[in-house]
Amino acid sequence: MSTTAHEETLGFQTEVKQLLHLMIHSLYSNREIFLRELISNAADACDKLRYAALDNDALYEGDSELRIEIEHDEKTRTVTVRDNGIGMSREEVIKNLGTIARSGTAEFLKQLSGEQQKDARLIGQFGVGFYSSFIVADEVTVRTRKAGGDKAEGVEWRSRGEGEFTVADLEREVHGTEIVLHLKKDAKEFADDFRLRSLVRKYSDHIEVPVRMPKVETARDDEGNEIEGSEVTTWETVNEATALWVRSKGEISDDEYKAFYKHVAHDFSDPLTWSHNKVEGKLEYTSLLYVPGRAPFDLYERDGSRGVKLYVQRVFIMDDAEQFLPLYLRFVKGVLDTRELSLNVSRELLQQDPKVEKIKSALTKRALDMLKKLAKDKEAYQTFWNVFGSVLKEGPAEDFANREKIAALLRFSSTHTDSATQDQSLADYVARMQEGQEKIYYIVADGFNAAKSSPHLEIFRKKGIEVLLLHDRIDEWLMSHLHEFEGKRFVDVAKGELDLGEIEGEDEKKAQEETAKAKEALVKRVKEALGDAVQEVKVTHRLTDSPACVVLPEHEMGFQMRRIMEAAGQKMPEVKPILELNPSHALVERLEAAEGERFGDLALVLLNQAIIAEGGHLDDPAAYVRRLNALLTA
Ligand SMILES: Nc1ncnc2c1ncn2[C@@H]1O[C@H](COP(=O)(O)OP(=O)(O)OP(=O)(O)O)[C@@H](O)[C@H]1O
Repeated sequence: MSTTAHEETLGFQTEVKQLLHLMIHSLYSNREIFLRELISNAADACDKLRYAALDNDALYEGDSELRIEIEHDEKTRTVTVRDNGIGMSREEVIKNLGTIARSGTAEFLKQLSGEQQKDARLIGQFGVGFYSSFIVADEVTVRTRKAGGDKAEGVEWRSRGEGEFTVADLEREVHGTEIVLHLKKDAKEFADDFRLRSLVRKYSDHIEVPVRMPKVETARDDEGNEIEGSEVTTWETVNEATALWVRSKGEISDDEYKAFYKHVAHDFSDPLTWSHNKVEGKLEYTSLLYVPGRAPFDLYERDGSRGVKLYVQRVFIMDDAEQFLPLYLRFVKGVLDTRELSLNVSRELLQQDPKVEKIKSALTKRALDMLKKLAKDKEAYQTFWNVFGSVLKEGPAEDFANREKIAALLRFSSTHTDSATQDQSLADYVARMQEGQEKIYYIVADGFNAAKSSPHLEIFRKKGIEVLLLHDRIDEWLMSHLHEFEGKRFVDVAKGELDLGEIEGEDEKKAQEETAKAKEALVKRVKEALGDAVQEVKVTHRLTDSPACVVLPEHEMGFQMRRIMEAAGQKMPEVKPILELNPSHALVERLEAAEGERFGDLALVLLNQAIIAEGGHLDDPAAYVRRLNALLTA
């Protein structure tokens, strides 16, 4: 008999209310996942008890056979999921089943629109967990008691999922958690033995904890003959109940790998690829790493969850062990099981253990190899790149040792396709390099169009030399850590002297020198007219269609990075551009012919235009407009 007391009714946190509302609508066509979520939680609770009991086996309270039980009753339309795992205290129940503790939740929920399909996708990214019970149930009762506690410390939680829940004290003999779902009328299909069994197999074959369901049979006498009209109930294990990563690769099907991914990653959709490795010898570990097909909602959150599920000799130790993968691979999900660490390892101890560093570099290599393999499938890799490319771009700065490997995995937009899709590899670029071309050229701009139409590209287009068009916020940062690829140096076409090396013939170079000489007087006049606004004025052969462009010295921080730093509140030392003039442009010829104030205005207009074309902001835009209008109406 159980008695309840100390009953209180509390409101769900606003975010939970929003989630419940949206989830019930958007996941209607995917209702069966509630069972996966509940089994997943129950298995985690068993894992946690096994871990806690390593130090104190009294926590088992004499029942160390961890298990999950699922029962149903068609008449009362209920499904019960029960575990003898760690259980929860009253405070834990209120926190875990009344709030969402993950940071970024409020912002995430704002993105939901009420549009069923879109929301279903987004919610899948978020992971709905326990709350998914309300997709199929109109009332949920949770009875739980923390392992090792007193039987008087049990708790009963009840809710109809409509904004509030009730918690009460409960006398509970056994530890662990029991969740009773009172199914909605239209979800009665889930109170069916056959349906439940097939769902259990689908979702939990790979979970090590046995999932049992009652089997009712006619009783037999001592000789094995059926006794008519009598029934016995036995518990039958329905899932395979072996940890997936322990099994050998050859006997695991793709579907099993995919199902396991959904359990570890709390994701609804299939992974793009995975890599399962058992390593013996000096460093012993088994790893099963996955690349998700879409980004989790907290990919860019500082404290977003990342890392692998850590097991030591099959005993679960912790979720999100982030010490085993670098930050730029934070999208990789999976499991690491190793004998190299002790069972009582903690997050703090992990930071000091030199073996952790070794495993981290081995897993990093595995993850990069997995991506290299994935890259063979262009379409799948593009999906990966579109979602995680900008995270991988953090790699060269973070992981010096693997720079070349990461560089080979990068994809860019380029003048070869002139499309914003980043789908060109550096190897592709190198293969297309012209005879005599020694460098890999790129341009960085705030957006794809600004990069594509930059005046700096004119000479490259004319000569048919490919230029990478970089337009992600992180790109200049990336390029400041990438110096060469396959021995070819990277060159920013908007910085320093333009040197096309062997691509330019001797005649061309000679002609350029002659022009420069012929325009010396013009250059001097322009520099005098512009004064401190520029550090230098030159004639250029970069341009074919534009009259002028601005360039920075080779080792100066680029304009894009400066703007990002300034936007982040960093004060940047002022840098004056170099103005380069196209000697064969009509406007420059007109400039040459101008005198006095008109000359000064025209020179300033050319400088201002060059700054605008490069994506920069003018100090005094109104003055520019006035000056331009005066020239247009003169
Ligand atoms: N059967 C259970 N036994 C013990 N604790 C549980 C159980 N089910 C849920 N919990 C607790 O409630 C918390 C919230 O569960 P919920 O399923 O909502 O989220 P989650 O499992 O943390 O993450 P996700 O939403 O990604 O599944 C869990 O982290 C766990 O602490």
